[in-house]
Amino acid sequence: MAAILELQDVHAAYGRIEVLHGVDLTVPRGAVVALLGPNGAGKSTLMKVCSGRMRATSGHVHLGGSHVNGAAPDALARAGLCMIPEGRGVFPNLTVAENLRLSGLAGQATTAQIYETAFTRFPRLAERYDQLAGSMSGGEQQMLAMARALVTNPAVLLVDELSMGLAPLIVRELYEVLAQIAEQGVTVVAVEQFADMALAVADFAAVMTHGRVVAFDEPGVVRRDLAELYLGGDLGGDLGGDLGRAMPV
Ligand SMILES: Nc1ncnc2c1ncn2[C@@H]1O[C@H](COP(=O)(O)OP(=O)(O)OP(=O)(O)O)[C@@H](O)[C@H]1O
Repeated sequence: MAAILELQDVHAAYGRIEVLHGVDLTVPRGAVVALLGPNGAGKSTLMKVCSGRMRATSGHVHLGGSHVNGAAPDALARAGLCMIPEGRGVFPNLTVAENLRLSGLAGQATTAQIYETAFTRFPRLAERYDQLAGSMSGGEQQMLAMARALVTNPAVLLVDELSMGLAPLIVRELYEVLAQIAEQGVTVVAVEQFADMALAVADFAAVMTHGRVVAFDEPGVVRRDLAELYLGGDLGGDLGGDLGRAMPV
């Protein structure tokens, strides 16, 4: 499978403190990749670098074979990469309809096309067309964030902590939608604390610790490796409660 997103020796820092220490990651076109790892491993930072919200201090980011280091988020969105940030990225004081109209590439689609894309996938949003986004439930807001991403017709969708603050049942529902989106050919990279939710829909799992990707394999293999490492105590402290609990130890 050809790579659609490729990172080579990517370093990134907040001020003088480097938090990505040479990330290598190859995301095959059409795959769903779960990006796992303990708190502070650098997963969100990596998502920010991939989506142009943060600049790598060195290394290479390629999207569809083009070098995209330093490209702005809107340029990357036009090139087919869209990110749903941690904490959803909806405008709470705007209605559902307004949020959709303001989505990344809205200028390229008619309002009718935008609504059709969003409401076909998420009928619940159609019922709440005029409701302020901030007054919806957490799950509905996450649906709106996903819908906003979808109307940009992305080739690559980056999702940071889909499960943030949501009940497991709703998270499962959202991952099912993500799996359907992936079935239509969208490449997905999902950062997730609840490893088992993401692994259930993933083709591959990447594990980050201490600012590097330390494992990349099929979910079953990564699950076993993580469990062994966890039992062995090597990564135990690092894995954190959620990932540790999610692993079959
Ligand atoms: N805005 C920031 N300024 C300074 N340091 C930051 C900032 N954001 C993150 N960091 C630090 O960078 C490191 C990596 O953080 P990051 O959020 O990328 O990790 P993560 O793997 O996504 O963690 P989590 O699972 O807890 O969200 C951490 O040590 C964190 O404290």
